[in-house]
Amino acid sequence: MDKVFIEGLEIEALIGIYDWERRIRQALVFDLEMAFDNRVPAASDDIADTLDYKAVSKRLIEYVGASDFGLVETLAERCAAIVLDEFDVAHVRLKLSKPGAVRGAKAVGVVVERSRVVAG
Ligand SMILES: Nc1nc2c(c(=O)[nH]1)N=C([C@H](O)[C@@H](O)CO)CN2
Repeated sequence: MDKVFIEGLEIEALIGIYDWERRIRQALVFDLEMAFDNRVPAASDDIADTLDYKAVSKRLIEYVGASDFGLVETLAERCAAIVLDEFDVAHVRLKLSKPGAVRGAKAVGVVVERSRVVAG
């Protein structure tokens, strides 16, 4: 299956389980791979036929910027659900990195892979 991807999308959010983390905003980095048949927009050359990575990015910027969770797991799950529920995406792989959260590590975080539940 083809993919549309977003790499290194940096968004500041209120996130973390420690007291000091409740008082600041921290930079998070999102990498997404979204299953999409790119043959259709390739044939039409029409943005309306694409999975518009700018539209997905804007939605995540809006959501994450206003979010307030303790765990990166919770935020990653909600973001994956937004992609599946609001865009024409059947499968998403989402990596959420929290740079600088652990001394000595470039980044820590989670990777989730979720598919849209098919009714019936
Ligand atoms: N699996 C997780 N481990 C940890 C998380 C998390 O969200 N998921 N969060 C923290 C703290 O908030 C940390 O980021 C502060 O440095 C610790 N472990």
